[in-house]
Parts: sequence; structure tokens; C-alpha cells
Amino acid sequence: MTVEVRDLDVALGGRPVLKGVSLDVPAGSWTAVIGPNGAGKSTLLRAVLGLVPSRGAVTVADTDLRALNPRRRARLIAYAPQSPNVPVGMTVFDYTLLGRAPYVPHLGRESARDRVIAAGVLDRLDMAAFAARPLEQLSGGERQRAVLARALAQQTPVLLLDEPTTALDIGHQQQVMELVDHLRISDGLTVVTTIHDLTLAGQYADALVLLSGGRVAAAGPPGEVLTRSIVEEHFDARVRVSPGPGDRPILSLERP
Ligand SMILES: Nc1ncnc2c1ncn2[C@@H]1O[C@H](COP(=O)(O)OP(=O)(O)OP(=O)(O)O)[C@@H](O)[C@H]1O
Repeated sequence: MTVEVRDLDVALGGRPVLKGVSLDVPAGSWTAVIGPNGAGKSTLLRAVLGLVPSRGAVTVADTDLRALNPRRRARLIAYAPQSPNVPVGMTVFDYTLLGRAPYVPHLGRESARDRVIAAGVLDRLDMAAFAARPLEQLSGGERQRAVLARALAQQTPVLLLDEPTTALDIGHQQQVMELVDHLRISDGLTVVTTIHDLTLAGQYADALVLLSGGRVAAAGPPGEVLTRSIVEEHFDARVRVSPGPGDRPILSLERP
């Protein structure tokens, strides 16, 4: 399903954080939102979901997202936040099962199918062995995968992921990115993710949107956005950009 954001303005604590941000994410594609710390990436995802007040329009398949009730919205769009408050004492399995909440009838319980879906997602994220463990006893990377599991268990056509790989080792980074890409291709998911690893962003995303100071500073295919001059200007970093497989850029830091 196509996601469209038009002229989004967000102010937090009386300060403008997003200014006129527009975004078009075609159905079944992957867009990565990149940008320096404080650029407004997480705020953009939160504003799309209606978690912070904003001006502008957000539509999914031409439906105004904010006009939907929370249950209908949760069947359309899933969100894995960067560092959510996790309920103390809850097991990984029960937390993942929360992703099925939009499908549970009022006053009803999760079905056997819901439990199968939750178990399947945990399995695919290498988390089956952690199913009975309380969330607060997990490492940072294990908790991050549990948060992702809950979002994937929602089985929505649109997935918003805030920094899904920051706490993960290189193997689990690849596993998570491959799993999301596999779901995108097999189920036609539309994916929007914020991400700091620019090479990883460029390898998986169809399009990159660079936020800088709350505005869209560049947008387009990875090769157009991840140029040496754009990265140096907006991240204040010295980098080498070399062509990788499929003409997707590979970035490495250069010592000044
Ligand atoms: N509740 C708030 N009140 C005031 N300012 C806020 C609030 N939440 C975020 N901000 C500010 O909004 C700006 C954007 O924050 P946001 O978390 O969206 O940035 P980001 O691009 O995701 O950063 P990072 O890469 O560090 O995760 C920052 O300057 C931040 O300090």
C-alpha cells in the first residue's frame, strides 16, 4: 500500500522539529530515512502514526490514517519503536502476542492461530529459545528483536521500523534486514525505516530520504543520495564512497 506524507510540520516543546516534510513510498517498496542525530527521523515515524501532533496529511492507500480508529490503524500499519517501554515481567512470547491484539475480538482471547503466528515470527528472528524469558532479562539486541517480533506479528501491509539494527551484531543485522526484505517481496509489504548505517540503508532500500534540520535535504535512489559531498555536508564526516554490487554505494570513514 502506498504511503504518502504531505507538508508535515511538527513542533515539540515549542520548537519546530519537522518543517514541510513530504514523502512518497510506493506500495511494496522500501524507503530508508537517514540523517544526523536530532534531524527528526524518529519524530517523522511518530508523526505518521499520529503519536505526536502534526500539521499536514498522511495517507495509506489514499486513506487518511488519522481518521481511522486505533484498531483499524493497527491492522494497516505496524511500528517498532527505537526504545519502547517494555512491560516488566512480561515474557517475550506474550509481548509478541500483543501484536495480534488488533485481531482479537472484544472481550475475547488470542486464538490458536495467533499463537502459531507469534511462535513463527520468534522462530524466524532466532528468538524461539527466549520465548519464556521476561523482557527485562534480555540483552539490548535480544530486546530489539522482541520489539521487531511484536511488529511483524501484526502482519500489516505497512511496516515502520525505527533503527531496527542499532543494537544488533552484524549477523543479526543481516538476518533482520533479509527477513524484512523477504516479507516485502513475498507479501508486498511497504517498509519505512530510519537507519544510521548508510551502507546498510543503501543496500536494502529502494529510496533514501535524507532529513537534515527537520527538512528533506535529499531524496532518491541510494546512488544519488549517498554521494561524498552530500554525506560530508550533512553529517560533517569524511567518507569514501565506492560502488558496490548493483551500483549501491559502500561508505567507509576516512581519517581526516
Ligand atoms: N518531547 C520533545 N520535546 C522537545 N524536543 C524534542 C522532543 N522529542 C524530540 N525532540 C527534539 O526533536 C529533534 C528531533 O528528534 P528525533 O528523535 O526525531 O531525532 P532523530 O533524527 O531520530 O535523532 P537520532 O538519530 O539521534 O535518533 C531533536 O532535536 C530532539 O531533541
